[in-house]
Amino acid sequence: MNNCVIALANLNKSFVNGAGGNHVLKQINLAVLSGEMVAILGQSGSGKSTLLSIMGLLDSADSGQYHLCGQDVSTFSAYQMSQLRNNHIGWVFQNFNLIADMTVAENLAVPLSFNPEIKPADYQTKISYVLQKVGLSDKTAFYPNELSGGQQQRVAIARALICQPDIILCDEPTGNLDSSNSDNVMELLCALHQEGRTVLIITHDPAVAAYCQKAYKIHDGEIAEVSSQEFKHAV
Ligand SMILES: Nc1ncnc2c1ncn2[C@@H]1O[C@H](COP(=O)(O)OP(=O)(O)OP(=O)(O)O)[C@@H](O)[C@H]1O
Repeated sequence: MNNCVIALANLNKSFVNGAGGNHVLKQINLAVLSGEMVAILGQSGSGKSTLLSIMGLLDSADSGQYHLCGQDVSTFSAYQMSQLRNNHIGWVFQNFNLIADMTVAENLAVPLSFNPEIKPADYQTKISYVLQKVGLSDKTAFYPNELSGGQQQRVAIARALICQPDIILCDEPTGNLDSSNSDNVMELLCALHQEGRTVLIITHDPAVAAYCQKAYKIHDGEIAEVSSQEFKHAV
């Protein structure tokens, strides 16, 4: 399938911990098409973050196949993985993960500095562009602790966008926000989806899933699609 950006086939992941083995992901099959906005639901500990980490090339599966943008990642070196990650994926985390002693502009420059093709002379234009997109053009010189939680998450979304990835992976993006800031962040993610980006959101919150076109649920290590009636009515 040409427009399939994330394709997982028979993927397995286990962890060994104090209690023995834990088979967290069992024979996962999933296809995410270019431009889709997809939620992955599941209770705490069901394996959502583990799955997202594998999709975002921060972790690897024990067995099975993963094709990202048509490329079989199992054959890739660590360097090739980081290239693929930098070129295609932007991350948004629950805790924002901004660097506390850097201003907003300095935080946004960090991913740019990992890309040798982007000249430092172009940083300012790119920073201004993404800050305008998230409605925070006046916060360039602020430090994270001078911003509200919702504003910090919008900076984190700006950081995810700055290298122009086609896929945005979000790990509980509204988990630390009140309902008004959650709506604001979800509307921003919807706008990015409308522009054609693929957006994947893991959440335990049906209200977040209701913004998505499609939802899957992880239960007992297995993944299944949830009908739109089910996840939109749960709100
Ligand atoms: N590095 C690790 N070592 C051992 N066990 C782990 C590790 N990472 C995750 N696990 C286990 O895998 C299971 C799934 O964890 P994961 O963080 O993926 O769940 P989750 O659905 O994202 O949970 P939450 O909603 O609470 O964030 C849990 O039982 C967890 O203890």
